[in-house]
Amino acid sequence: MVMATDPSTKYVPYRAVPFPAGYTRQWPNKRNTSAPRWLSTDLRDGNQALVNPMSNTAKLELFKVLLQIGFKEIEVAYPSASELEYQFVRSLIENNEVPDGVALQIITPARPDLIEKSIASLAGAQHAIIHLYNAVSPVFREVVFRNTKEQTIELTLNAVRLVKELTEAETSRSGTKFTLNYCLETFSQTEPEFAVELGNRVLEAWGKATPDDKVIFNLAATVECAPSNHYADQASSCNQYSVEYFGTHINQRDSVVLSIHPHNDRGTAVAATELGLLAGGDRVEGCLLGNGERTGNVDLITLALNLYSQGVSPHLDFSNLSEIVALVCRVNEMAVPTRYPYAGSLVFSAFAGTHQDAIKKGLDSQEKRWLAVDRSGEGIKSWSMPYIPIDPKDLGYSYDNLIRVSSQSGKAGAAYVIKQSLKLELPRRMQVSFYGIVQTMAEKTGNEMTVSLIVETFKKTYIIGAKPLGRLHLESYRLFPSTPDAQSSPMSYSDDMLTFVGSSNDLATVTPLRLEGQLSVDGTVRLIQGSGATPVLAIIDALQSSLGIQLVAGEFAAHAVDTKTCSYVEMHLSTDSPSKSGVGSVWGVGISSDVATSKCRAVVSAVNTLIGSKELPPAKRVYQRPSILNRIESGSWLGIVRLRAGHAPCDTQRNRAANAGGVVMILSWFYFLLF
Ligand SMILES: CC(=O)SCCNC(=O)CCNC(=O)[C@H](O)C(C)(C)COP(=O)(O)OP(=O)(O)OC[C@H]1O[C@@H](n2cnc3c(N)ncnc32)[C@H](O)[C@@H]1OP(=O)(O)O
Ligand SMILES: CC(C)C(=O)C(=O)O
Repeated sequence: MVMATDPSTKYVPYRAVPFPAGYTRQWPNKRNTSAPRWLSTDLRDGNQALVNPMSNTAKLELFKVLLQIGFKEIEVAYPSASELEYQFVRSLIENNEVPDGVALQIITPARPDLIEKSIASLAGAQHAIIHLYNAVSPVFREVVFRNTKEQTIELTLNAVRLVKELTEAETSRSGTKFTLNYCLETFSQTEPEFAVELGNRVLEAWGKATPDDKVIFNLAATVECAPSNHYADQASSCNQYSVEYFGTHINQRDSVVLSIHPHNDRGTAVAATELGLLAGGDRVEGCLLGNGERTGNVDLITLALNLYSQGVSPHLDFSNLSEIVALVCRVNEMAVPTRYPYAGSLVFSAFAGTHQDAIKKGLDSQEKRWLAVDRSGEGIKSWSMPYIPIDPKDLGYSYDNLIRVSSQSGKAGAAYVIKQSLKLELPRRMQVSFYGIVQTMAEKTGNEMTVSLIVETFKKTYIIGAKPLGRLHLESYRLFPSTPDAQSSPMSYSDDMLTFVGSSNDLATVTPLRLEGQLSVDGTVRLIQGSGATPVLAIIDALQSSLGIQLVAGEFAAHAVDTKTCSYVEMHLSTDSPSKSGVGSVWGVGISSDVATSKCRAVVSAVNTLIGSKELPPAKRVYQRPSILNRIESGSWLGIVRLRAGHAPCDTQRNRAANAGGVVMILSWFYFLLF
């Protein structure tokens, strides 16, 4: 047994903040309604924790990105740590890398030799923040420094006095403005009264804090060792033991900035910071993606975007989050977990069926809502999306990854992918049918069904594409009115009329139609013929008699796709009676710029699936591809002859092209004979 059976024999729990009797906590009723002051310590706390600390070139690259994001306070180095660190600060100043309004922060321990070197590094800076630190909790006082409380105060004040002296000298030399940031390292484990006493003595020693030139007190949760509600209690407005105790007891509160520096040992740094801010924190120190010692500093991206998702501007710009993430990962030689808030590659992806269904519905309804706002000019385009707390587009992501399909997915997932990729809005029952196909594949492979795999499966299943994939292919067809008196007048269909013909279940009756066509069956082209009240019924009739099967049409739907129409038809063999949910029926899809053709193609697409590998009766009439002379005689190339004969049919595009070709050819011959 390695873990203790009774860990209480080894670990001492945190001590609750002893609120006075009858005290009501203030922080639970507060909200964060504005952004705090941010300090990025990526180049210091982040850097000191790396396996391979950044080169100065990498640090400069990251520094520039921090500026782009909008940080106004950046801790750039621990100048006394090495010549490299020192030189980094110098190069920023000497190469004018620091824009106006941006303060450089450097850190120094409370050791005179190191303070001197640190302040020297800042000569000539416009505005510098000296981050002076020493650990003040009992265990550090006793074990690390072997100091009493008084000695700890003395060590601190000596350091503050030295910082004051050296910075004042530098200000008179170069005009640099200095701010003191005194960090009570291990504050969260320190007796609150002692922390306040120390803070007040620092203020006294500094002696010049004003509301316009405040002293920062950095209250570090150097090690996170209690839950975030405890941190909030520490930070609450209790008059006894708290950060705000610090805030309410420290002298000159209006001349003090309370800064929070939480680490993430318990994985709750973000929560602790948010509660710490509720409880009076003004400023936050942290790193991008939570880099930093051990489990890291608090993640500034998560904090900022949490605020953003509440409608509060963080004043930090993460519009190109994936680029920022890539850069941080590169310079820090680290990876971001796929589930990491906002930045992980899967955080805006839903694999689970019910999530996908909700997101798809959410997107559809939001599109309509936003369109209404655009049209009326009233209301706001508010984000209200199941499962997705903020608009991925705000962070520079597309919606492509929103829905990812696996065996855990439902019908909406595959339907969403088809809509995004092919602009096809599958009818609900067809979604169920296609989902079954996709799920079987996903289960078989055990892998994700990628967008390209789903699209390929869709095209294969419904025989869509330039190259005929199935056993059946409708080469061409013509429709004629089949009533005796309408015989001589050509039946030409406008889209409107065909929409009427094909409406709902496509069974509305108009003038009966006769269909003649050429159907390729397993590579042999046969002539087909059928009649019916609508193009769909006519082609069904033709297929039935040619293929020797009895077909029943079910649901039908169609919609426009750019300049084309996409038709969907559900069919089954009369011998199979499908269940209510559609099991037993198949769907077909047809796309064409001609509405009737899209319907006929949809029927052929469905029948392709229905026949499977079934043996088919031989062709009654095989189509003989005519020789050139036959073609001339039959008028196939002389489409003009057919036109004159009054047989102008509703034809496939290919036949129209042949007719046009015929006309051009005849005109060419005339030209050739005359000249
Ligand atoms: C919580 C934080 O993240 S604070 C930042 C920590 N970051 C770093 O330490 C990175 C850079 N550090 C360094 O390069 C080195 O530690 C240096 C240059 C600062 C000092 O190096 P060294 O002189 O070799 O000392 P070392 O690293 O062993 O530090 C320990 C000594 O400093 C003292 N010390 C540690 N922190 C402080 C402090 N904040 N103020 C005053 N003294 C301190 C210790 O008591 C110890 O003193 P002792 O040797 O008399 O017992
Ligand atoms: C020195 C302080 C700010 C620190 O890094 C910490 O306590 O974690």
